Amino acid sequence: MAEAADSLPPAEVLLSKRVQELVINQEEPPHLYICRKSGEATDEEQEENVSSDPLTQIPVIDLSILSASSSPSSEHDGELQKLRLALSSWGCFLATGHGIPSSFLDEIVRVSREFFEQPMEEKRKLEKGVEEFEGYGGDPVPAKGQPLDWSDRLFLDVYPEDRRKLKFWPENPPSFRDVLQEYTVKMRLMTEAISKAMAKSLDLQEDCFLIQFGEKAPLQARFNYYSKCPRPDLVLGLKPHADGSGYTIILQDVEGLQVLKGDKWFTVPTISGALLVLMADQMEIMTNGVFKSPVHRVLSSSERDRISLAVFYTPEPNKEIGPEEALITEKSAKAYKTVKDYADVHWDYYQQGLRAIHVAKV
Ligand SMILES: O=C(O)CCC(=O)C(=O)O
Ligand SMILES: [Fe+2]
Repeated sequence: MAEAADSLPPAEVLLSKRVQELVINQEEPPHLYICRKSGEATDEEQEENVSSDPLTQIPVIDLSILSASSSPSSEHDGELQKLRLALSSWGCFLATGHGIPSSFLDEIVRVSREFFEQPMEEKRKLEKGVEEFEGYGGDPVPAKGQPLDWSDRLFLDVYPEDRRKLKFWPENPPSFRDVLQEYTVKMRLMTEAISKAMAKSLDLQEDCFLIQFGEKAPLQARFNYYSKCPRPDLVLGLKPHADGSGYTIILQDVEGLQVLKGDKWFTVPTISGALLVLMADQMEIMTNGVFKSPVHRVLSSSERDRISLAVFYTPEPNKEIGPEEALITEKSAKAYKTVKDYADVHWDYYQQGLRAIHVAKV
């Protein structure tokens, strides 16, 4: 105990300075942020793990084809098949045709940027406690030996409305709250369409995932700001992890996010108007492992800063979820148990730099 206390400053000290402040003060990344060996990044690039071959690109799915009853059935079935393949091999896809105008996506990036560009005193008004999730700051301090992420965050519960803590909702820029409210409504519609399309792609009852998630399945919005970093070779914006939600919808302004497939990292491209839909552990459980929850990470960059908004869609608290019965067959035995509040268990492992999915395996 004494040893841990000696080697790691208390959480209050660790989290007292935001990454943005380190950058403004032109400080080198303190050792607690360092998680890569010098040369590792260059080695990966030399191995061409970051592929630019068009055949190895993250699939793009047009959701409008899946939701329109007027699409010719061959086109509709083809897109469903593409969706199933995308989620069983990559665990993610870039969604177009989701009905959210690009101009609105640009608007939410703009207000997010304006929020993070405010002076530190303004943001500190929304500061979270060191062991809390909601509000402005960094994640609660990870387990000893785990690196800190080169990013600052604003984390907000956005749905259902009775979970909102408005004291953490920015009043500046003045349109922030309205824009977030509108985005939440759009995310609700999008999760409904995606959950139905995923069920159809597996020949399941259209509503089966929506029923597992529950009517009041929470949506949480995490605004991430990745400051420019003087040592991108040593420091990651966000360490490798898989999400503990059901699935996550990500908006980014510039590249930086990478998804692991096999043993290679693939950069998620920025396609105007597209949103990344990323499976998380609870969809892997509900599909009995047919859909994969991919490990992903964010690189830091010395050239530019980056904004992303991740919306986590998670089954209702206290609700049991498990593999869809129809996916348990003679050929594919039940591989996952029924779980409840999985995101909490996931968090304990995440803090130690570990995956949690094994706890749900049969
Ligand atoms: O910044 C990103 O693109 C990804 C963020 C992410 O993976 C997360 O917040 O869990
Ligand atoms: Fe993530």
